Amino acid sequence: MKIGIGNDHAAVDMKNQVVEYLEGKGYEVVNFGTDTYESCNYPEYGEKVGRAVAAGDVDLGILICGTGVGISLAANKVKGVRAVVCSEPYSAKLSRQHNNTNILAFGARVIGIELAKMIIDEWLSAEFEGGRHQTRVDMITAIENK
Ligand SMILES: O=C[C@H](O)[C@H](O)[C@H](O)COP(=O)(O)O
Repeated sequence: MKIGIGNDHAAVDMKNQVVEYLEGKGYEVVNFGTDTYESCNYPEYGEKVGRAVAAGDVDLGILICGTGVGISLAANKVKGVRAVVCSEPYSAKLSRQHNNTNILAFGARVIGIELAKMIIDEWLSAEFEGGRHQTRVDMITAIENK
């Protein structure tokens, strides 16, 4: 599985730790984020990963900024993206099972790396359950297409 990762200046260190963690688990990781601490603008990286996910260039995306909020908002503007910002594993898991999220976001200034790993594990191992949830996801897609 190929995972696109994006981040701003607030999340360089956490991005590097997450990349190492994912590669250690055998995932292919494509880095769309900044690698310097120089102040930059998170919408650029949210859009890059969002477009890569929507185009199928990567299977899933992970986005990290200070809070995970801004970068997920930007990604969610790309048609086909369902990005969730999570600070705990339960919502991450359910966001896959019920909402079929294709991008996970969290904040480097909010959670530590061990909690981030737990959130990532739950998110990546959960599967979309379809059924009534498909109906609701289809309704979200219909809003995009209005
Ligand atoms: O949602 C936005 C992110 O948390 C950004 O990482 C944050 O706003 C950057 O803040 P600053 O420019 O003060 O480092």
